Amino acid sequence: MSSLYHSVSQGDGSYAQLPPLPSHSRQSTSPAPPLPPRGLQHRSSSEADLQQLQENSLQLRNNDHGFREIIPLPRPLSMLDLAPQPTHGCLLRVAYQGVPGAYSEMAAGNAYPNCEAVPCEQFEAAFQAVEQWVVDRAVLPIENSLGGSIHRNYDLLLRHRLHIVGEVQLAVHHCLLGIPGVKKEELVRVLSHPQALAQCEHTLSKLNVIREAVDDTAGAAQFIAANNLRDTGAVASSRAAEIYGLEVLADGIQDDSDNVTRFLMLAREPIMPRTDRPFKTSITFTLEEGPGSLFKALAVFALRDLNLTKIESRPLRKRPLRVADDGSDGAKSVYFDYLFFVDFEASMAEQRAQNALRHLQEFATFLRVLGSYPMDVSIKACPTSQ
Ligand SMILES: O=C(O)C(=O)C[C@]1(C(=O)O)C=C[C@@H](O)C=C1
Repeated sequence: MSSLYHSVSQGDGSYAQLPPLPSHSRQSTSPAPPLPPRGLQHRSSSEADLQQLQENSLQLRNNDHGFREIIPLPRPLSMLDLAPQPTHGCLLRVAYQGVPGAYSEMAAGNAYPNCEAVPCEQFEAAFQAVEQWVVDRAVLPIENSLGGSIHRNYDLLLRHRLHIVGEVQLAVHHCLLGIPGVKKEELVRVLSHPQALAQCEHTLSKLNVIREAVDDTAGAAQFIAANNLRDTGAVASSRAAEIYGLEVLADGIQDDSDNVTRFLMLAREPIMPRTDRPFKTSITFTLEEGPGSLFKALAVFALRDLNLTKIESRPLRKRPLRVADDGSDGAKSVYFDYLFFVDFEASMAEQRAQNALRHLQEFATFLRVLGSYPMDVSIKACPTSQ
């Protein structure tokens, strides 16, 4: 909600939203128009209340030129200012990485219909935009069925304090885009996001083109259009073709028609875990080095019949290597230290999930719940050019 909005009591305990105060009442330097004498004009009760409110929160004094000057006083916070979300009017602002036409923008629209999708240059910027209240949520890719994990976002999940509040699965349908009139055989190089290039490996090998990685699929299309690059193509969505005025030279070029990217919905606050619908919980932990330590950690889930949907390991950046004595001969071994990420099918409101984590805590050297959120049991379709 804009801080210029204010609420007025309707006399029945409820409060009405009023438009911003006129700008003159917010300036301390310009002369104030004379206030109409009370009772001379017909005013509704809410207008009267508004007048009263303005008078209460403004101090009037005569300036050097004899004009009445308004000195704004801080407006008291109301319950509406403290409403947790959305923070910008009724539109939820959702950060995604890339430019309009990126798959992440479609995922944001699927996750939060009617949201205002806010493009960000890097994943890190999207995390920070939520943390700094510039936006309300972020929607970021975490894994793809063909290309695998998006490691950068695993690392950022740990570095930042956001919570996973949902997930959305999008069927990614890639097109080869070019300047209108160009044939795909004329292309010398193809630009796209590294994940998208990896998902179209076979098609691009057959085309025998140079592959160049850029920040996002739609950004590649935008770059080609802006520079009229006739020898360069982009792997991107058909929506990106529409936005940047490119032609679809080939449609559905991903190596497998089952090409699904899973996106996470991130927020400053966690959601309340529930048990009335399928939930997933994502955690991260570290373990002591030793025989069977990962086996023991995973057993806490198996013992309680908790299905694991994902396990990922990342180097522990602050302590990537550990040197240990390996016996009496003075031999030293170097161990890599890992951080594990696990997703399991259960809600933190379930006793068996709580027991599993309590059990894991007995030997994990670090444990953090990243979020407990509703499972996306559907796969959203991505628009095609047909
Ligand atoms: O570049 C885009 O359009 C994105 O939204 C990024 C991204 C990714 O990071 O995996 C998203 C979905 C596809 O898997 C390809 C690229």
